[in-house]
Amino acid sequence: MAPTTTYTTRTIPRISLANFTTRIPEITTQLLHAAETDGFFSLTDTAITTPEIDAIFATSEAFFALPDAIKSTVPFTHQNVGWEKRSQVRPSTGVADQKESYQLQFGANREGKWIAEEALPGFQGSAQGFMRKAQGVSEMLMLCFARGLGFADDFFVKAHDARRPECQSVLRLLHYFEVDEKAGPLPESYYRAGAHADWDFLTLLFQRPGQSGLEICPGREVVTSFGMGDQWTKVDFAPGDIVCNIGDLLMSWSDDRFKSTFHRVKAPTEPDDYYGPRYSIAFFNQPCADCEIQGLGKKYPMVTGAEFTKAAMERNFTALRAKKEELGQKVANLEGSARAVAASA
Ligand SMILES: O=C(O)CCC(=O)C(=O)O
Ligand SMILES: [Fe+2]
Repeated sequence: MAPTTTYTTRTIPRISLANFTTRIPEITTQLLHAAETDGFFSLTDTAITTPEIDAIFATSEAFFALPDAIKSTVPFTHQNVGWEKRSQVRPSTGVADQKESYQLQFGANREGKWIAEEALPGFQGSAQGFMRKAQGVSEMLMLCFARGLGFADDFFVKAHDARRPECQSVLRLLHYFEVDEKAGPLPESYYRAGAHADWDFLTLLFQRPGQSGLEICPGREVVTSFGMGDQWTKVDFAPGDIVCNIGDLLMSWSDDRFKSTFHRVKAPTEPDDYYGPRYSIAFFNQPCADCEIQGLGKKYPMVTGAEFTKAAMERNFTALRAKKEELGQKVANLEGSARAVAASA
């Protein structure tokens, strides 16, 4: 049985991007409010249509349906590209998430990491087309957050420039395994994705209607600590909406004004839960390796994008080591699993 969770209802703001260019001040106010409170919001009326979302999910399902021997021709590497299966261990659980994922990038890191055209015709073209669309929506939000924080309008867009080889943003296709409802209770440690915060700037999360499981736990005060609240909320969204969350990078860049909130994908344990195979897609806006990160209040020292990511990984690794020790598990060889991550600890 999973440990008892205390739930509370929170309203996750729903923000329309319709007529964006004429509504920037209004949208900025709504985004700032969402970022300062629970750090999660959903977007509607975006430039990504429901048929386009359906199409990328069909592409993702086709990829995951390939035999492991084919998927392992594009294995995960520490540049955060490639395919992994049951290898991401979260510090919150100390055991691997029950999922597989395939990470793709725009920049130089992606070389050699596309599944062969013969194995899955059209995959690369369709994934890259979707990545450009996700980048476009992200750039609208970046403009608003830059304005809201007092930076030049293009400040964050330049720091996440998808045309540069230094770009580290990631599209992550996710597949959580089906759970047999009749097989009896799952081990307490079973999570589809253990509780974590993302360490990118902003995550766009594409969800499938009916495939529930995503939950959030607001209450984090400072980006340098893993401290969180203890009341969870199930995330609800309308079909076609994009669920978004602030990552540690934007929390840091805002001198902790905006909140990077803990979230997880719970294992199905109750009759109303979704037991079938669960698919989701995350677009992580990661900083270019050479961009310089510091809030206008200078709460934290200036670091480059590469240094920020390295520090986040090290914090993750230290927390994971502590968790493994607490569980009495071997701590050797942790580094590999700790780093089998995209932008989330
Ligand atoms: O699958 C989901 O809904 C959430 C995924 C997530 O939080 C992550 O990969 O960082
Ligand atoms: Fe996440």
